[in-house]
Amino acid sequence: MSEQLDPALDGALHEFTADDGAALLVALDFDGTLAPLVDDPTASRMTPAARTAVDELAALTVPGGGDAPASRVRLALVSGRDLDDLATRAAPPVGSYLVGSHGAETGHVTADGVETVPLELSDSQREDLEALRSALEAAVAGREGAWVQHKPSAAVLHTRLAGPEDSAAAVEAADAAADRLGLEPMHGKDVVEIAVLPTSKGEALRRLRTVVGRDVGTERVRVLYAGDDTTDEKAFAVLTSGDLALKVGHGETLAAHRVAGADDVAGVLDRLRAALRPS
Ligand SMILES: O=P(O)(O)OC[C@H]1O[C@H](O[C@H]2O[C@H](CO)[C@@H](O)[C@H](O)[C@H]2O)[C@H](O)[C@@H](O)[C@@H]1O
Repeated sequence: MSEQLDPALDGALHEFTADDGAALLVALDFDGTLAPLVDDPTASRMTPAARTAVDELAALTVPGGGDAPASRVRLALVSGRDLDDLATRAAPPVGSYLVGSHGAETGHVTADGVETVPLELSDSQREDLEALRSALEAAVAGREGAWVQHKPSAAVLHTRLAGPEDSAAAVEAADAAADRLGLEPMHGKDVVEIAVLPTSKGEALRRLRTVVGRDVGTERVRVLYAGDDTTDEKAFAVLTSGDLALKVGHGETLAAHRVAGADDVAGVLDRLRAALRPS
């Protein structure tokens, strides 16, 4: 973990945590942000430092569990994973808000488990999903290393383990399938995700800001969002003055601040926690 934060990021965290009554929403992407990317998505885990930082930050958000200034803080995990998968892989702390399937699914972690809003598809969306699944399975047939992940409202082509030619051909076929069905492909890190419900992390974050404002009892909500992938740019795009955008890793970004990896995100969360509850 980085001991020293970049001075600009340190300054932004200082402003973000200003004791002015605004609610603070800390919204974190999962894969590539808290959990390093791996070949098998079922093997993804937060790094030990990220796990500890998330759990310690979450302890400040439990109503009645923290001191008064910290009770305005809320934590959210915002992921492309479907909600069940996210809840299983991330083991989110009680009190966390969850956004799954890039915003198509939402949930809230309570002491009794994850409360979710059921996802409903229209008949035509169900038909599109069936057609999409078949098209992507056909796209990976005979292409070593390429495979399809199925979600409640989407299908995802994975190419991390495929060679360049198989990968390019499968991506082309997936894009063509999306085009035929009038759907928008999302190109992430070695994935092409196609959803039958139009969603984005940006729209999800807008809604979450409203939910958190209502929860904390204020219209003023500042958001810290951290993410590593192209789909996280949609979330960065809805941030406004007073918010804090943190890009993880390489690549073009709208975010004003950048760290290298999950352990550095943990360092930022530690600094945030210290500012909210000085020890
Ligand atoms: O929004 P995120 O939490 O970042 O989820 C985005 C996608 O994450 C997963 O795929 C990515 O991580 C895998 C495991 O490290 C990696 O193998 C893959 O190449 C990455 O793209 C997940 O499998 C997808 O469903 C998510 O949409």
